[in-house]
Amino acid sequence: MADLQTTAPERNILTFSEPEHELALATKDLHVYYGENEALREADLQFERYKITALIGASGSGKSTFLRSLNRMNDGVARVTGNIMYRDLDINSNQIDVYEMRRHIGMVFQRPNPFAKSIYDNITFALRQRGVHDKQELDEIVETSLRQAAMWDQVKDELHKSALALSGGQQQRLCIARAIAVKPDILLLDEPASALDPVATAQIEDTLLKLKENYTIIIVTHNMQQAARVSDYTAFFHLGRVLEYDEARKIFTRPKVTITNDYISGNFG
Ligand SMILES: Nc1ncnc2c1ncn2[C@@H]1O[C@H](COP(=O)(O)OP(=O)(O)OP(=O)(O)O)[C@@H](O)[C@H]1O
Repeated sequence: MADLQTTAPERNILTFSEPEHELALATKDLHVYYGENEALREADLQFERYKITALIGASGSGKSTFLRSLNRMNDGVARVTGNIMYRDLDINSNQIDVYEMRRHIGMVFQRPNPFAKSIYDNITFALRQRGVHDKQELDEIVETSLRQAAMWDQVKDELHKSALALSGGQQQRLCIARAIAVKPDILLLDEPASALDPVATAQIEDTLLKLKENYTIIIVTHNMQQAARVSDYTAFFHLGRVLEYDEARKIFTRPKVTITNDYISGNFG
C-alpha cells in the first residue's frame, strides 16, 4: 500500500488501496485541450491488468496526448478534464502527489533517453533519490530490472560502463529497466521501438511480452504489425476520438468501423 501525499501540506493524504479488480486503469470522459484546440475528446477507455493495450491511429489523432495524460505528463502543457481512475483514486485530481503517482505509472519515451551516467546509476538514480542506499538491495534491484528488460546477460560485467556507450536498442531496454526499477504497476510506452532497427525492435517486443506477466502495458505504435503481434487490446484513435476499442484480434481481422479497416489496411494515414 502506498501513501499519496501531495507536497502542499493543506491537502489530503490519499492512500492507494490494493487492486481488487482486473482493471488497472480507466479513463472517463477525458478531454485534453492545448489552448483552444481540443486534441482529445470523450475518451473512455479501460485497461485490463497484465495485458498490453496498443493505441493506434494516424499522426495527430491524439494517441500521445492521451498516453501522456495518463501519468500527468501534460501538466503545465495542456488542460485535461475528466477522470483517470487508478485503484479507486482519480489521479487527475489536484490532490494527487504526481511524483508518487508516477512511481506507480511509469513512462518510456520514443527516443532512448538514458542519463549520462553508468548503467548501474541509471537504474538506481530514482531509488537513491527516494532514500534507498543499501548496496545489497540496490544490487538486487539492478539485477532484477535488467533481467526483466532482457539485458542482464549482456551487461552484467560492465554495469559501471556509461549508458551512452550502449546501442540504441540496449539504451531503450535500459530505459525500460530504469522504469521498472521503482516497481510500477503500469508502463506507458510512446513508440518505444520507432527509432530502432528490426532486430532491436523484435527484442523490445519480446521484452514487452515477458513484462506483461508483471505489468500492465499501454503502448503507442505506428507499426500495425507490432500492434497485432504484441497487443491484447487495441484502441483506434481518429481526429481526437477513440473510434474503436476491442480485442486486438478483432480489430485486426474484422473491425466494426470502416475507418479502422481503412487505417489498418494502409488506405490512409
Ligand atoms: N505540446 C503541444 N502543444 C500544442 N499542440 C499539441 C501539442 N502536442 C500535440 N499537440 C496537438 O494535439 C494533436 C494530437 O497530437 P498527438 O501528438 O497527441 O497525436 P499522435 O496521434 O500521437 O500523433 P503522432 O503519431 O504523430 O505522434 C495534434 O493536433 C497536435 O498538433
